Amino acid sequence: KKVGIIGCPFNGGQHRNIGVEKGPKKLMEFGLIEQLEELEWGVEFDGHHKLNELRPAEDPNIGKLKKPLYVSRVAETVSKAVESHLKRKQVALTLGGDHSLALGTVSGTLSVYPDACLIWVDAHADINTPETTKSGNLHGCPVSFLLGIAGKVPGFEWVNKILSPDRIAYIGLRDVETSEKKILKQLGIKAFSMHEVDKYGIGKVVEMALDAVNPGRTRPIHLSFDVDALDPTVAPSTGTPVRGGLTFREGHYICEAIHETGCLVSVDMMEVAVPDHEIYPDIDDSQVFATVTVGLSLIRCCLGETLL
Ligand SMILES: N[C@@H](CCCCC(O)O)C(=O)O
Ligand SMILES: [Mn+2]
Ligand SMILES: [Mn+2]
Ligand SMILES: [Mn+2]
Repeated sequence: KKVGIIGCPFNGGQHRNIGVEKGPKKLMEFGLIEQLEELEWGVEFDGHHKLNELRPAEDPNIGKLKKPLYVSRVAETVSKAVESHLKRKQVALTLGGDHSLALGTVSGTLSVYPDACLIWVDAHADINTPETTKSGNLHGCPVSFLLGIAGKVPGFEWVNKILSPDRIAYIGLRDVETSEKKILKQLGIKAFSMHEVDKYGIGKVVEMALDAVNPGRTRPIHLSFDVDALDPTVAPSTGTPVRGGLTFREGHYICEAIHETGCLVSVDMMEVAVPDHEIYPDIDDSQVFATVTVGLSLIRCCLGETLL
């Protein structure tokens, strides 16, 4: 069994100078390859893609969307990288970088596994359209592009692997904009917020999410994990933290349970930030350490690490 690691040092989908582009290197520095080899994976490290070389000289906003050309070029490149690993029967593991990258990773997965389903673990729905976004940050929009409801946006013509609404389920939502709530309702998308996690427990929530998108457990699974799904006390070093999140164990249970299905083909570990202390004095080394190590631990659980 082989896993292809795709390093994506990218921050163009958001506007904070919080060092989310330094996430991939940090995850690698903390021993990811050795840890996966320990779990008997063959590891092909794709390297840290030189995504900043894709930055166009001019990149005017399109409506409110910021850096649209940069984000679309990077996502298309990432889509091809994911595709190349999946085509060679590897599990694709993408390290972010901001969550706009998931437009690329999920497109790549769908091009190789058109019947794949998507589990989106996040405090946010990331389903704003170019019309509904307030921030203009494309890390808040990837799902609308994947669903084909973003409309025609110059530069995004390459996005043509459409995800159907009954193939995505959310876990961990607690900071969803009114416009996004409308879209979720209109499309009947299965969304398990922290309210459902409290009410049913994470075990039942994961089972219901999988029942919704993968009833026979026959479809390949793409897991897109935004570390801000975890409570900020668990993963403090991230760009858009929101209180009242998943515990350390709830986050791990999701990954363990998804591994157990045997269907996992593609994993994203996104929004791990490594800020500059001068710019963000309130995020210290221990908080970066906590966030990087929880990201690594979640990845290991996706790839078969068990407690017993
Ligand atoms: N919904 C907000 C926050 C998005 C957070 C993105 C993260 O989940 O990848 C926005 O659209 O700016
Ligand atoms: Mn490659
Ligand atoms: Mn996200
Ligand atoms: Mn988020």
